[in-house]
Amino acid sequence: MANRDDILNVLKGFTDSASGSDLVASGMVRALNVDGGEVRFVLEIDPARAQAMQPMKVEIEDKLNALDGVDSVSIVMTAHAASKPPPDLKGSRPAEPQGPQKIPGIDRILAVASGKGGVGKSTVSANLAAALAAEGRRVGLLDADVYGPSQPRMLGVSGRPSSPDGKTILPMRNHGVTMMSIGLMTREEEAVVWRGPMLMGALQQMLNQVQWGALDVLIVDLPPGTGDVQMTLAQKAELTGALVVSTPQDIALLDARKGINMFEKLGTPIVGMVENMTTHICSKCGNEEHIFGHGGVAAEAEKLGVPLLAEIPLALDIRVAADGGAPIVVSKPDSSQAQSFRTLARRLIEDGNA
Ligand SMILES: Nc1ncnc2c1ncn2[C@@H]1O[C@H](COP(=O)(O)OP(=O)(O)OP(=O)(O)O)[C@@H](O)[C@H]1O
Repeated sequence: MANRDDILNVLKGFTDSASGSDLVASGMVRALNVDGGEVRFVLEIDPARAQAMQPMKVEIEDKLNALDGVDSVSIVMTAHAASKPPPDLKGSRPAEPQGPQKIPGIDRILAVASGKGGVGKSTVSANLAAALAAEGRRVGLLDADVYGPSQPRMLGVSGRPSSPDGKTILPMRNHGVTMMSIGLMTREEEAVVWRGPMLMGALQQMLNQVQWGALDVLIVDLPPGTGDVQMTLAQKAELTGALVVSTPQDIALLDARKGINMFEKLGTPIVGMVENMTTHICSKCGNEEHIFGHGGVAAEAEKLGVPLLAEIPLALDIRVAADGGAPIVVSKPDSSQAQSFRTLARRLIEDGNA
């Protein structure tokens, strides 16, 4: 009885005049099916050669029919799959959607930005997400800080996210927050050099391929400054607005101004500013000191016509909680520091931004 290999051996005996190789090596034989005595397959050919191939087709049929146990042979000649239709230069087809898109299931997207690094943007994002969850909001947190993803550590999440269907990614969840971080896609000690297109691909994947489910708000923890990630996010996703985190220091303020200008150019509304490390509260004696000065962010916010939504103190507890994987809003919910994040969350909800 002839088997699949016998059929392929016969086909290998025929040469494709266009490529010079045999029919099997040239990839023209597709969907070969040997079912009892019935042999079926597709020959992919350039439609212009259909006529010229006819004698070869007859010869193949004869040879296969002559094999032991073959009762019938059916060869279907189809157009070559690689021959794409000519490009449509008239543009009559509807254009690919351009500009920022809404992400299905996600009601609002709030970007948390800062002009410079280390001002506490990730700390604010993590605590704000947990505070919104405590207010009963369905919250997602996308850690897009490609240069230093810190949300897995701050929210106490580890392991690699799974992808049961190979197409979508299941996010992680802790403290009532659905979370995905670029840091979970790479190894912790691995320094990743993200180049423009790769970075945009990763960001789009995190926005569109992660199964976020239904969310009231998705918080996006951005890298510091004004770069590719900020641009891509504002261009691809319809943002509710941006929250700008700054310390009271002049230099941080100057950088925050740059960030605000960029969002304005991109058409993203600034929902407000947050002053972080506004005063230092001594963990021993409770004494309050304005280490980085005071009032700078409030004055700047007024000048820019955006609200100052919160003043978060510099407190050891906030740092320890963040490093321990449970933001202070979760680990010490009654502390005054936790309350300042809860107030920020309530304000954003009241304003319709979260
Ligand atoms: N209010 C605060 N009180 C005490 N420590 C804080 C406070 N805010 C942030 N920190 C600490 O400061 C450090 C930097 O904060 P964080 O990582 O949130 O900044 P960032 O702006 O996200 O930095 P980068 O953008 O460079 O990742 C962290 O160790 C964090 O725990």
